[in-house]
Amino acid sequence: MAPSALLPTPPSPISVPDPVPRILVPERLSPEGLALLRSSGFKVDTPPPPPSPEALLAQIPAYDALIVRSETKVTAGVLAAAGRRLRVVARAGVGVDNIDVDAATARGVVVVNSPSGNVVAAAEHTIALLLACARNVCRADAGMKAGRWERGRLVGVEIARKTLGVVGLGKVGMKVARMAKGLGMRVLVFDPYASKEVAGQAGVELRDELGVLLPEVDFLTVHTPLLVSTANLLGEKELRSMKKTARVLNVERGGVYNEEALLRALDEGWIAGAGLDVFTSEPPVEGSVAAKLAAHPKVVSTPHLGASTVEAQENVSIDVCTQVVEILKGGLPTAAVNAPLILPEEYRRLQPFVRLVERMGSLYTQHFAERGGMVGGRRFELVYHGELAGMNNTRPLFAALVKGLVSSISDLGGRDVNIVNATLVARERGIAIDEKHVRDGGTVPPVYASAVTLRSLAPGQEGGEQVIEGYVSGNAIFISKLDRFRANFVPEGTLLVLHNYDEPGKIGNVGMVLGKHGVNINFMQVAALESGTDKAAAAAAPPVVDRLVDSESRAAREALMILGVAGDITEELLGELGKADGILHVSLVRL
Ligand SMILES: NC(=O)C1=CN([C@@H]2O[C@H](COP(=O)(O)OP(=O)(O)OC[C@H]3O[C@@H](n4cnc5c(N)ncnc54)[C@H](O)[C@@H]3O)[C@@H](O)[C@H]2O)C=CC1
Ligand SMILES: O=C(O)C(=O)COP(=O)(O)O
Repeated sequence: MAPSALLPTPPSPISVPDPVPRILVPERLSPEGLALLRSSGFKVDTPPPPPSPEALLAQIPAYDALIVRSETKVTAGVLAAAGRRLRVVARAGVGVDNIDVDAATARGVVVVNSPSGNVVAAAEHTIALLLACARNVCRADAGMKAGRWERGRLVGVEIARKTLGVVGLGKVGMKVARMAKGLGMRVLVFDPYASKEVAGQAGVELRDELGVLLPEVDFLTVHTPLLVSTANLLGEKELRSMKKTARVLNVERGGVYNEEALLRALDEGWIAGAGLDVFTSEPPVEGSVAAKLAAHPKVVSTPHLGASTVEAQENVSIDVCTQVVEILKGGLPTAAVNAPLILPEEYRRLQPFVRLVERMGSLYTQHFAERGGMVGGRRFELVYHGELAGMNNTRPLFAALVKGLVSSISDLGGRDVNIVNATLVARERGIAIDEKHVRDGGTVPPVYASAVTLRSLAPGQEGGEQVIEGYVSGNAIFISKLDRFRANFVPEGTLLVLHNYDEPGKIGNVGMVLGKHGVNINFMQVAALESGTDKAAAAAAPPVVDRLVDSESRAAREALMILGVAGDITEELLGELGKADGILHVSLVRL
């Protein structure tokens, strides 16, 4: 099993993996990023834009990474067609509304973007449209080119001392607000999530309701993401409430202004003009409302140029390509849209524990599952002891446990489990995991600097607690307790775990059966009942045995025999071992 549960992992061994990761870039991307990808040894394919949905569906299974801008629609269908190979979808820009992020999350595909690479470009373009609208720049230019000198018809308005309404005081909205202040405008803001302090420092006035802001403004600009909650944010009612002299701007996404309402607002004079960079269909479909808006005499329109500057394209290209390289090499993204942020230092420190916890989960499923410990619908406690307890971001360990618990038994529909989809996978299977941080070492012997306990509390099962403990020493991982038995073995390879009475002759018998079946023993360990586990506790232990405990004295001398084996472990062999005298249970564990 692949050790890393932290990030999307390479394809399963059943597919024949291409040794060199391949990256598909179906849109124009600045060469700086492409050079970075190639110099890292990756194959990069750049089919000529515009991207075609059919071609994308056909091509995507052959790629480890997909880098897009706003023209490629990364739908659930594309992600399903990708199969297990695709590990990252990168958006060379901010808005991820063209990517089905939920579908990517369910498949464990990490989505990254460039949150600030084009902020200046988008803000400057907004100001460009603001001034172009105010001073009829585009109509004047078109007139000049047609040989007309139309000074009288093209008298504009000033923006200084006018009021600008900003909807969405995020990165772009804030930049626009500051630029507008610099141009002498008063700025009113509507953003239910904005902080009053930040707004105050920027010298802008927050309004609690959009409806209160709209009648006050001479210009309006929107800078929210396109979400279900922001689609059609400005419809007929809102546009009618504005001044007839007001002009509206959209360098965000088509659909935030209801396009039908906006067209009527311009045709019927509810407002004076618009500057539009984005449309619900791009390029606008012939005859559509979007096309009518783009061609409208009161509209200054541009073909989604907000991020199209040399500088912004260089920024976003380097930003996302750096992350793609990092992810394909097993590192961390700096701007994942659908995965928790983990600092490289935390990531490095957690690595051995990720391996340990994944193996503990897998050991749990294979050792306990057939003994009434079905994984689905179970509640687990993952307890971190010692130094590990001090780490705040244990998300990778949670993901590692989910992966370990389900990977050996579940059909994950061609998905892998990683930090992107672990919560979802756990929820789908009814697995509940409580993470606990015990700084004083708790019940684990304090000889380990850091240790982990996995405990399962079977619902409604008296004394039905199943326990695995493990620790890390250097970079090596060990299991220190399995069930009620103290152990010390490396959870690796093929293991036979035999629950038996600790009596003379057991080892010899087991050795003989294995020898008869041509199975080699790589290592062997006898794990005794943990000291303090008395007869009463042994008797109260879960009904794990498949035959009756024949005497109290025998019960007090139970042990686990853990064998690392090599060879073909057949059902026949397991059956023979199970029938051997004094053997209570046998489990086969492949880690
Ligand atoms: N035309 C272009 O080429 C470009 C367009 N964009 C668009 O601009 C959008 C914003 O980008 P950033 O400022 O970087 O995002 P951001 O995430 O920094 O800011 C978004 C802001 O919107 C606010 N918000 C969310 N829902 C709201 C609501 N219902 N009403 C009012 N405010 C709300 C949030 O609180 C946040 O402050 C992107 O999502 C993208 O669609 C960005 C760059 C270039
Ligand atoms: O970054 C964004 O959200 C943008 O809208 C930029 O789009 P683009 O990369 O120029 O197609």
